[in-house]
Parts: sequence; C-alpha cells; structure tokens
Amino acid sequence: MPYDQEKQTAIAAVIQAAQLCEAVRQGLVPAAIEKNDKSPVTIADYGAQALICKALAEAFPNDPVVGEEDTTDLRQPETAHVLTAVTEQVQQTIPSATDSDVLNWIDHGNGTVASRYWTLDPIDGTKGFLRGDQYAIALALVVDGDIKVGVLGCPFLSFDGAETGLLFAAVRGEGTVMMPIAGGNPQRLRVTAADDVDRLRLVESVESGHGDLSQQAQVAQAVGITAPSIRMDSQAKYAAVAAGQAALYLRLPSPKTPDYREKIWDHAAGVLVVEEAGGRVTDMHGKPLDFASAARFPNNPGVVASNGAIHNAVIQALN
Ligand SMILES: Nc1ncnc2c1ncn2[C@@H]1O[C@H](COP(=O)(O)O)[C@@H](OP(=O)(O)O)[C@H]1O
Ligand SMILES: [Mg+2]
Ligand SMILES: [Mg+2]
Ligand SMILES: [Mg+2]
Repeated sequence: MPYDQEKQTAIAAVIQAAQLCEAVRQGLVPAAIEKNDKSPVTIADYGAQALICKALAEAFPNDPVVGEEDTTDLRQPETAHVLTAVTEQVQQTIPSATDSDVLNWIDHGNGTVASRYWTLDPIDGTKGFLRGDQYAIALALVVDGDIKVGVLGCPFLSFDGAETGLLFAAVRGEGTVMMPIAGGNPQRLRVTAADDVDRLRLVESVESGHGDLSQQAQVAQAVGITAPSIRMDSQAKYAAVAAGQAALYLRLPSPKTPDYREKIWDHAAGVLVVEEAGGRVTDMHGKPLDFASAARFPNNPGVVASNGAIHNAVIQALN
C-alpha cells in the first residue's frame, strides 16, 4: 500500500501525543503562556510537537516538518520552569529525554514547505483544550502540493454516545478510517448522503473571531440547512463532516480580521480526512487550497468543507 510506513508512523506518533495531551488536561488546569500574536500555547502543545517531531526525524530524516510551535519563548530564562514541565511530560514516553533533546525536537518542526514535507499542529484548538472542549492533534504529509497522508487525533471527541477519543486516518486514494485512540478496529467513513435531512447540519468554530457567524448562517440557510449549527473547536469539525455528523463546515474570514490568511497545519490533515470520505474542500470561491507554497495560504480566503453533494450550491450562495 502506498505511504503505509508514513501512515503507521504518523498514527503511532499522534497517539503518543494524544496521551501526553490528555495527561496534561487531566492534571492540574493547564497553564497557558501568551505568544507574540496573543494566542495561547501550553506545555501540552510543546510536548506533543516534541514527541511527533522526534518520531518523524527518526523515521524520515530527510523530510522537513512545518509545525506551529517554536522554542523562542521556551529558551527564555524566565520560562525555565515551563521547559522543565514540558520535559517531564515527554519523559513519560521517552524516559531519557533531556531539556536539550526536547528543544531540538520542537525545533525540528520549523522546516519550510518543500516538494515533500509534513505539516503539524500539535494541538489545534488550544483555546478549546484550555476550556475543556474539543481539540485535535493534526499531522499530514504533502508531496508536490498534494496531501497524501492525514491523521487527526481527537482525544475528547465521541459520536452518538460511543467511546471518547477518536483517531481519523486517510491516505490519498485509500479512503478514511476512524478508530478509538485506546485501540480497536478501524471503521471506514463516508460523508452524509445528499438526501439525509437529519444530518444536514452546519459545523463551525466556537470562537466567533475565527469566522463570520452571520455570513455562515446566511449561507447555511441558502442551501437548506435549518437546524442550529454545531459549534466545535479544532479540526474535529472536519472529522464531523467525514463521519457524516454534519454536511458542511464553514470558516469564512472574520470581519474583525479580514486579511487573516489560514495556516496549512490548521487544515491539511482535516482536508484529506474529508476528501477521502467522499467530501469536498475548497476556499470560499471554490478554488483548491494551496499546500504547495507557504505556511499560510497565499491566496485562499475562507474554507468550505462539505459532503460534496451541496458544495456547488454553497459556493454559488457565497458568490
Ligand atoms: N482570525 C482568525 N481567523 C481564523 N482562524 C484563526 C484566527 N486566529 C487564529 N486562528 C486559528 O484558529 C485555530 C483554531 O481553530 P478553531 O477556531 O476552529 O478551533 C487556531 O489554531 P491553534 O489553536 O492551533 O492555535 C489558529 O491557528
Ligand atoms: Mg496556536
Ligand atoms: Mg491550529
Ligand atoms: Mg495549535
């Protein structure tokens, strides 16, 4: 099977990171540090990036990793206690890890977009993680601008009252599967059918500043969605579309940040998980998302992920 080693490595690394994140979340209330852009980061974000980058560096030493976090803040003398806490978490998985190993592994995630690269969001939805809501560990392999492998770990997600903690994995051309993070059989996923009115639902961010709630409501209405939207943090939204829990995920540019450019690690894994479950993902004008250029899409405003059947109607309503 193509990309089997990549898929297995990514799944194993995401499960390790998910266990670290849950250990942090179930401990004391995780402290957040404020980054330069005022967004939060926690010891779990750093620890998850360290574990996944270590696994990728060992298995695929030549592949750059374009990850969200870096070590600038962690290397400041005032935050020495934070680094100590990150290393302690990483040692639960790798007992020999030192502070210096941890810094080097995190920095391995500061690669740039190349003909073949990985992109990593160690915790997507850090605000959700801090609130005790949804978050995701998102890892994808991109080759010549095409996403080949996408793995989403959603440690706090469950559907229809089944087990909590789900992992989603997709390989281009091979479909998407869902499995419990705790172990169990993979199950093939399929987006919701065009005529499944009960599942004709919109999923959107909890954070009102990460989208345009009023335009999203108008578009949903225009394509016949009448149920109230499901609000969810992180790329768990893509998982909801892939699993047929929702028919549409809208992320339109917030009027407060009209020039915001979406980051590749906020989407790559989720996009493949939806596409391989039979859905479609484009920007708000119906153009494919550009994973070949840079860490942020240079020219893709807004994101629309759907079951495919309603996609053209959504793009028409937008334009
Ligand atoms: N103005 C903005 N518009 C859209 N997305 C934004 C944004 N500011 C931050 N984000 C991104 O929104 C992500 C969370 O998405 P969601 O709202 O769907 O949970 C954040 O990822 P991190 O939590 O990994 O930093 C961050 O990259
Ligand atoms: Mg962040
Ligand atoms: Mg993110
Ligand atoms: Mg993140």
